[in-house]
Amino acid sequence: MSEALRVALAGLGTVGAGVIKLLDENRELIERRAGRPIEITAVSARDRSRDRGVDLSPFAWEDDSAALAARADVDVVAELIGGSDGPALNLARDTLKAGKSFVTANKAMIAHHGLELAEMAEKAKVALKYEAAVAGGIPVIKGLREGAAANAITSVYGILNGTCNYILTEMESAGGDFSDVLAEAQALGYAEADPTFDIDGIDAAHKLAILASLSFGTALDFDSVATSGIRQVIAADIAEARALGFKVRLVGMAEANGGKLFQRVHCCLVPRKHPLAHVAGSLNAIVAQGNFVGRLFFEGAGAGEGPTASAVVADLIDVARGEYGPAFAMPFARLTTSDPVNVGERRGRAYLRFAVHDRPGVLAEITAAMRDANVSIESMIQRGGAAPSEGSDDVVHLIMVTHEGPERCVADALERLRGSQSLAGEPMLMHILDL
Ligand SMILES: NC(=O)C1=CN([C@@H]2O[C@H](COP(=O)(O)OP(=O)(O)OC[C@H]3O[C@@H](n4cnc5c(N)ncnc54)[C@H](O)[C@@H]3O)[C@@H](O)[C@H]2O)C=CC1
Ligand SMILES: N[C@@H](CC=O)C(=O)O
Ligand code: NA
Repeated sequence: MSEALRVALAGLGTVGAGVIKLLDENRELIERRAGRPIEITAVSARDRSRDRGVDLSPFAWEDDSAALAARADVDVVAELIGGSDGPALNLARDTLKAGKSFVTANKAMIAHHGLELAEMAEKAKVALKYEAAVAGGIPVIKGLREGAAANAITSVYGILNGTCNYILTEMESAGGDFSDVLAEAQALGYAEADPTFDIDGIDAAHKLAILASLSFGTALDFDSVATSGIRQVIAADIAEARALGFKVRLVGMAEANGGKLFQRVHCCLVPRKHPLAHVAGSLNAIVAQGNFVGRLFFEGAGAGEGPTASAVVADLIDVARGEYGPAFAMPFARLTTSDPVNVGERRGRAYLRFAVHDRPGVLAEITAAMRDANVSIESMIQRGGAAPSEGSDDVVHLIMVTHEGPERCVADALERLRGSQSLAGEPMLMHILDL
């Protein structure tokens, strides 16, 4: 029998415990597929005594995860701690410096430090793998880096955060309260240690920056992702979207055009017939447009113990087979840089919700701002009885859908209304997905 691939696991939470269970349950199958056994030899986590539903007794224990990289009985480290810096990053650097392969589920770290780590891995001729970091169990990293490698990819977009999608679809179907549904997503193991990363769109932005780099062969550029989340979505938006023939989804979208890069994570209205509208619960889905293959659609579980462990172990199987290709779309030195696109010139339709005081002249003021900013309104509805949180009981909602036009015009209209006494709250803007 060939020698086993000896794995150290750093982090034994949702994902780490899942990896132990999967390697145990599918042991024989994995050995046949990898061509040799994959064995965990050492583990590290914050609390040794916690019951995780797995037996840790066969493994050496390290209180300090930093010790894993140097162990003689470790060939590859799987980092399942999380956090863009700190112990996870130190462990990545130490592992690659030690000439060992590194597998991670950590999108925050890859989005911020992926290039440095990819260069280190290339120099050391070892693997840097992160399939679990984007869209959990969906093999989208492999799909884009390998399966679609022959194509020029012009756009990549999708639902990249399971927690947000779970919250939005629960609000849609059961009408649950935001914080209760978030607590459910946390209990199911979907949310990040700090769930603001999920609900403010940052986690999706980490994943989008990685997908954009892989798709376009550009250097990672997390800082230029325009990011917002789902905090401002209220039940009324979901109901209005439904009435208009849409679903509300948090969509990450990247496009490359003429050396310019567009990256945005934003709540969108997705037409009911679009495949993304049917992606429910913690599922994720990614659409990529290639110049020869056409439209690719990847869908599956984006979060949770089993699906994420599936992706981590797939990476370990690759390492066991000696598949050490470049971490991104191409060797590190070949990645290009590109400037962010001028978003204002993008064209599209928008959904706007204004909470306004139901008084004479209010409608005129809002439509005048639209006119002055050159925004053409396709449809408009006034609904009484806005949420009590929006102030006095004279507050109503004005819902508008604009005709297609440059995004800068809608931004200009909202700027003109900033501070208006007619408004009872911040306006809500969602772009309408037209891809
Ligand atoms: N939960 C999910 O559905 C998914 C998680 N991920 C990523 O996987 C990683 C792990 O996520 P979860 O398992 O959900 O987190 P978790 O919070 O359940 O587990 C984190 C583990 O790391 C350990 N840890 C913390 N600091 C440590 C240190 N200094 N040294 C050693 N261990 C330490 C904790 O004790 C815990 O066992 C994160 O990067 C996350 O973004 C990726 C895809 C899906
Ligand atoms: N918190 C993330 C976990 C997977 O990446 C999510 O909700 O998608
Ligand atoms: Na994945």
